[in-house]
Amino acid sequence: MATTPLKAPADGFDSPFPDTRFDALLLVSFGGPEGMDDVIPFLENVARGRNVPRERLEEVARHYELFGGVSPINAQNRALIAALRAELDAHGVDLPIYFGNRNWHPLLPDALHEMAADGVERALAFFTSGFSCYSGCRQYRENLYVAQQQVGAKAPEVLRTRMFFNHPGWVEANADHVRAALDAIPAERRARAHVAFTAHSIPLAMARASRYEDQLRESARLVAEAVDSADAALVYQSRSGPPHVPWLEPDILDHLRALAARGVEDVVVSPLGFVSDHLEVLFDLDVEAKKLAGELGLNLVRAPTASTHPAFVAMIRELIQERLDPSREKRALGRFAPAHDVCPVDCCLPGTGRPSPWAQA
Ligand SMILES: CC1=C(CCC(=O)O)c2cc3nc(cc4[nH]c(cc5[nH]c(cc1n2)c(C)c5CCC(=O)O)c(CCC(=O)O)c4C)C(CCC(=O)O)=C3C
Ligand SMILES: [Fe+2]
Repeated sequence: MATTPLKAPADGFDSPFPDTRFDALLLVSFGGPEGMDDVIPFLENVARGRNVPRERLEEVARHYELFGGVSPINAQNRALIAALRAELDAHGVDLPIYFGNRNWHPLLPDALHEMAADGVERALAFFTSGFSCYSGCRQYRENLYVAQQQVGAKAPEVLRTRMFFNHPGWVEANADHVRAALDAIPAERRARAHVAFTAHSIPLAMARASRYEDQLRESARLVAEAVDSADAALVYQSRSGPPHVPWLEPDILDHLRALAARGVEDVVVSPLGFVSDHLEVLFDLDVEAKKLAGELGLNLVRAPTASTHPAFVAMIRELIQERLDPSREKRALGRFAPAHDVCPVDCCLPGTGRPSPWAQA
């Protein structure tokens, strides 16, 4: 039996509403545990239906346990929502903001229930992910669709804001943070410092089904240009999955070894593929990469993510305003146009041939 969408999924076809009608904003994120007891159930949610070996999950559980089982991601998203509330109020955008995650409370079905109870019929979603790939785009749209099905006929329709990798506000926020990190390097060595931008590695098959690498490279190029860096690279972190499956490379740790081998003394690491300094940033960069850098005699300065930088918060407000008023300019820097508002049907497929839950019989 084919399942019929109760409401248009996050690609907005067949909507009964005018394009510019939105009753609410929904911040959609990954979610993270908020105590020791949450860690394993959270990781089981992350790994459900995905190709993550049990040993990898147990290893990652230990990373969370190092931080008392608390990922900072939920608190960071709440801080972003507070900053965005003030930004929207200051610009007369009176949409209420809701919050829902893929993997941990508050979960998307609960957020959609609450929205339905409040009479929200159509919402605009901001994903805490600026780059297109299955994990950062389509999987969130699938999560929304499944949540809509759980809520039933009163579930709001949800559309999404565009990917923001080339938005000037994103570039400015990250460039500011990289510049401050460069300033922490002794002046006589600063011009020779290397800037390494990191993003979450994904399986090559997933990467090939999206613009992930193109967008990351362009974003990194724009930030490097903004800070006048003569020596920058895009590398990856947080690889998982079985060893025989190819993922995007090089890994940050191998990259640090190569930098040390060619005599680099100072490296700024900017986790450009992420929006906040969540646990994968804290563990993979501040614990693991810092430790290796120490062993290699490299001075590593980690730049913060965009987080609640005013230019980033203003960017989110602009992404909302451009949908409320299509006559507004859609700002974008560099060689790519602003990304699409409505994902094409084949956007960000998982790359595994695995059927989407939308298509399940
Ligand atoms: C592209 C991408 C982003 C950026 C875009 C976005 O934000 O969506 C991202 C973000 C995040 N990833 C996170 C955590 C984890 N990711 C995992 C696993 C995976 N991530 C993947 C990709 C991505 N992940 C992939 C292809 C896998 C393999 C399994 C699968 O195919 O799905 C696992 C399982 C264990 C492991 O394999 O490491 C964990 C625990 C956290 C939360 C951190 C916190 O708690 O503070 C965040 C923000
Ligand atoms: Fe997409």
